Amino acid sequence: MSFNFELLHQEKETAARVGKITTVHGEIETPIFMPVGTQATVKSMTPEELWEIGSQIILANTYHLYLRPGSKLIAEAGGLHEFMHWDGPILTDSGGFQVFSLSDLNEITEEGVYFRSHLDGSKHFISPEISMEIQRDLGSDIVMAFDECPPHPADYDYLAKSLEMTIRWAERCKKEMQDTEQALFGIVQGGVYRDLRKASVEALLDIGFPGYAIGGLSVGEKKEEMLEVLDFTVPVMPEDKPRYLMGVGTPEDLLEGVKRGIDMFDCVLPTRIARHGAVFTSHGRITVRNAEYARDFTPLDDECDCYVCQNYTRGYIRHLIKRNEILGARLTTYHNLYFLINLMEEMRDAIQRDRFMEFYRKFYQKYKI
Ligand SMILES: CNc1nc2c(CCNC[C@]34C[C@H]5C[C@H](C[C@H](C5)C3)C4)c3nc(N)[nH]c(=O)c3cc2[nH]1
Ligand SMILES: [Zn+2]
Repeated sequence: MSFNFELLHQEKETAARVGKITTVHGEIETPIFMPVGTQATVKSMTPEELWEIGSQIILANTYHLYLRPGSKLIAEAGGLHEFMHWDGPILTDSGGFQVFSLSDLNEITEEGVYFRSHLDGSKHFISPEISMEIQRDLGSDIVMAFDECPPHPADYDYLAKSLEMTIRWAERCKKEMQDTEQALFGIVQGGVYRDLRKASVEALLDIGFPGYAIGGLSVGEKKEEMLEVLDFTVPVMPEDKPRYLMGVGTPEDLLEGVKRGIDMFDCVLPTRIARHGAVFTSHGRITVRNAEYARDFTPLDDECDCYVCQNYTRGYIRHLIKRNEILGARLTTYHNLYFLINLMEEMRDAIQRDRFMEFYRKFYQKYKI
């Protein structure tokens, strides 16, 4: 197995740590934020620009690519790396979350999930085996097990039954991926219940995976609930394997997650809010499309050294966004991704120097959300 995780430094005061993941397509320093590309592209960014801003790994998606253009077509193109001209590591989600969140679901059975395509209403079926076949076609370096991400809120009994099925599905996934170089991550479920989360971790450890994701969060629960689940779930997860918190998050979520020992994050927010003219800055999030920025000829963020902040002003970017100019979304996306990737770099540096809490306090003093 050419996949490896090396724990490089455990921070003294907190659970924050720095590590290195090795994959077939290159190395990843953790903690890491992974830009998201739903349809085989991180919207409006070229791979060269993604490298430029420091992206080390990107996320793609089984559900969307399975529906269009189809994973067999991508396999014919030589896999996702060839198809989208990205030669760094790629992580693909298993499609379960999207089926539950995008399509008007027909039914979940032990075998798998029947659903209607959100594109044209056609009927489909996806199972652990089919999800693994699609992810093998795509050729991603890290593959997520096919799981059920239960709705929030959900009652205890439903969550208990769901996580047991997700464990049986994880075993079926592992069987399918035995003879591949692709690293299969198990996904911890269990809602907001300490005992269910612990049971889920232990059952996944019995099967054995090179990395573990925490699923079932960032689905509408309160922020405090998410953080409490991390407080009691991360400590029962292995130290020597990467921990991936799925679907998270905002700058403040990244700080809270890293502080609790999370290594990997993904979120559509930075690219999605960028297209609507909202950007992250060192002093908090601003909506640059608002009238107040029309005559503001300063950079998006006066503390940011990215290409956009060196060359363009808020007034110009507001104009582009208001006129729905393509360059507008490109510039806000470029900056938002740079902001989060740079934030992770600064956290890695603070962890190495055992100064994470100093960094954490300074960040919150300035970042008025
Ligand atoms: C937002 N909150 C949240 N997300 C979650 C995801 C998807 C992670 N992002 C991958 C994804 C999802 C969409 C949008 C983009 C591209 C592609 C399709 C893959 C990121 C999740 N994925 C799985 N398999 N299981 C979860 O429990 C889960 C929980 C989440 N909670
Ligand atoms: Zn910038």
